[in-house]
Amino acid sequence: MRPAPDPRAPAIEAEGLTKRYGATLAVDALSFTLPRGGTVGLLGGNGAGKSTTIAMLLGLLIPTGGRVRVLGHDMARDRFAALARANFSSPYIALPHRLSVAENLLVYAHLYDVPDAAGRIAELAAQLSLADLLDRPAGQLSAGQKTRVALAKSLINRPDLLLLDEPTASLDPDTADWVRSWLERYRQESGCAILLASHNMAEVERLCDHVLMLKTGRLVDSGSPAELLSRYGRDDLEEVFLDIARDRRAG
Ligand SMILES: Nc1ncnc2c1ncn2[C@@H]1O[C@H](COP(=O)(O)OP(=O)(O)OP(=O)(O)O)[C@@H](O)[C@H]1O
Repeated sequence: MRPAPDPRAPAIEAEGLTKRYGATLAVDALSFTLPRGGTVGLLGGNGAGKSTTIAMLLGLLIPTGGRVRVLGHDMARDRFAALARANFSSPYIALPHRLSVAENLLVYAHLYDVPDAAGRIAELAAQLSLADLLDRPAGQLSAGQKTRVALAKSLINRPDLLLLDEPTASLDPDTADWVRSWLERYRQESGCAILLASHNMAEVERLCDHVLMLKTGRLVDSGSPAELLSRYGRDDLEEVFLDIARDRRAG
C-alpha cells in the first residue's frame, strides 16, 4: 500500500513538465507550484500551451517529460486518487443536451461518489441561482446559464483543487462580473486552490495571487499581479501581457 499523501502538500507541483507533438513543443519544461488555497493564473496567447498544461494536470494527456504532483499524488502513478479531490470547468465542454440540469448533476455526483447527492445538488442550486433551471434540458440553456451549471458540476465533489479554463469566455460583461464575484467569494470561503487559464487580464488581476506568463510553451515570466505591474512599469496586466507577447523586456 502506498503511504497517504501529506494533506499539506501543495495543490500542484509541476517540475519540468513537457509535452511535444511531433515538431511542436507545446509545453516546454514548465515548473511551478500552486499552494493549497492559492489562485494561480495561467496566461498566454493562442497556442501558448495553457490547455495542454491543464490536460496534463487532469491526466488526460501523458507528459513527454517532467513530472506533476496533484494534491500530493504523483499523476504518473496515482492519478485517480488526485482526481477524486479535484475538478474542472470549461465553457468548451458541453453537458449531455437532453438530460435535465438535475440529471446531469446527479450523474456527476454519482461519478464522484458524493454522499447525499440530492442535498448537494440543492445546496449548489441555491448558491448558484439554479433552482429554476434544474428541470430544463441542458441543451436549451443560455451561455450564462450553462456557465453556472458547469460551475455547479465542477464543485459537486467539494474539490480541493479547481481547474478553470476560460470560465467567463462568451459571457456578457454583467454575467462575467457575476461569475468573477462568485468565484472570488467561493475561493475565500472554501479555501479551494484554483488554477485559472484566461485571456481576460482584469479577471486574472482580480482573482489570482500569482500569475504564470506562457509563450510558445515556455514560462517567460511569473509573479504576483502587483510584482508584474511594477517590473514592467505598467498600470494593468493587459499592457504587461502585450509587452511579453511583443518581446518588450521588463525594465
Ligand atoms: N493534439 C494536438 N496535436 C498537435 N499539436 C497540438 C495538439 N494540441 C495542441 N497542439 C499544439 O500545441 C500548442 C499549444 O496548444 P494549446 O491548445 O495548449 O494552447 P492554448 O494556450 O490553450 O491556446 P488557446 O488560447 O488558443 O486555447 C499549439 O501550437 C497547438 O497547435
